[in-house]
Amino acid sequence: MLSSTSCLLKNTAVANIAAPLNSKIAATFSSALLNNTKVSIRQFSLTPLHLEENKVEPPKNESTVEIPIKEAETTSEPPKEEPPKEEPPKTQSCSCNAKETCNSKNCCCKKAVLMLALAGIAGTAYYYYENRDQQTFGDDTTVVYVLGGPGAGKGTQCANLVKDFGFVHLSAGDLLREERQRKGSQYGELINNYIKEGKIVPANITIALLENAMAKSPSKRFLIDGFPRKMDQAKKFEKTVCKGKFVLFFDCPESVMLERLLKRGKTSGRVDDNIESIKKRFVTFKETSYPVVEYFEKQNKVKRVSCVNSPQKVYDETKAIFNELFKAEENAKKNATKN
Ligand SMILES: Nc1ncnc2c1ncn2[C@@H]1O[C@H](COP(=O)(O)OP(=O)(O)O)[C@@H](O)[C@H]1O
Ligand SMILES: O=c1ccn([C@@H]2O[C@H](COP(=O)(O)OP(=O)(O)O)[C@@H](O)[C@H]2O)c(=O)[nH]1
Repeated sequence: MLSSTSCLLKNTAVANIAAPLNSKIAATFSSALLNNTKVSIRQFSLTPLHLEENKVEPPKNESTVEIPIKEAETTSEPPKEEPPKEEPPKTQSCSCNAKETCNSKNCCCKKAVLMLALAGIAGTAYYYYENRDQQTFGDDTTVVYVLGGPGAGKGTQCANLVKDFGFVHLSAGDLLREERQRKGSQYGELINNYIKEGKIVPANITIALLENAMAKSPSKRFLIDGFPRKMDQAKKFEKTVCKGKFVLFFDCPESVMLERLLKRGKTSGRVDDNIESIKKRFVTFKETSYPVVEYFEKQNKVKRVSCVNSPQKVYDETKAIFNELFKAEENAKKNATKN
């Protein structure tokens, strides 16, 4: 049997330890965050191998990194009956103050010191994660952010791009809705409230969902639709997950978006495709999300496409941008291999 000391970390810390390692570890830890599970580290060492070997357990009430203290060897055989040993007198070999209740084998002082050490290690890992400058996905991964107001037509155009350019489409809104529906999700209610109110779900949750989906995908090309919609998301994702290549921004007047959303609302079943939520979403878009577009515009990373025309016309323009960019990329690769 193992007796365990649980080193409780905040949910965010659990996911956050993942990224400096590799995408598989990122998947393990972001799943742990979302599943609210314990990640057991049987032999405590923060190496990818050890982390990978440990299976994620079913949801529990708290997100913990459980660091067991090994007291005896674990075997698959049932414990053998041993003749009862005579306990040494409690006061004989323990140097701590609680001589009446403590013996040397299970000394409360030793346990306290060990717990402190483990908490220190976990805290240090969290600190280094928070302050790291390394992304989980490197230059071989292409991320295109697809932004635009609610109902501008982001999802519609992404579907076309997937067919023609072999991108994997990750809609942040869809991932959040899936997570909201997932049985046992600790974030279901929170996500639902944010979506209904047209507010932006806390960055850690959305980033964990995206990072998890990227890590699980064999693709190296991602259209990230409807994200980042807030500056904290943009900065954190760029710093810790992957740098975006550019932003495809679908420009659409509010009146057109309103008409499209009300029409979509007749069949979408979405809790936010109603006039009250739509008004709130427009405010969030103007005040919170558009500054993200301006931020990337300052870095010359925004490609703007007007979205008022028919879906086909909008796609013609979008396709031309992708053809240009990815043709240039192909040529650059060819030149690099020649030299
Ligand atoms: N160019 C367009 N013209 C008219 N309707 C459109 C156009 N693009 C998308 N739509 C419709 O508008 C609604 C919103 O489009 P969608 O792609 O879901 O937007 P978003 O992903 O930006 O919220 C959908 O019902 C879609 O069919
Ligand atoms: O990074 C994101 C993306 C979406 N959302 C939430 O999901 C809702 C729906 O977003 P989606 O992109 O699916 O739809 P859109 O508003 O673009 O039609 C938003 O209003 C937000 O409440 C969020 O919180 N963070």
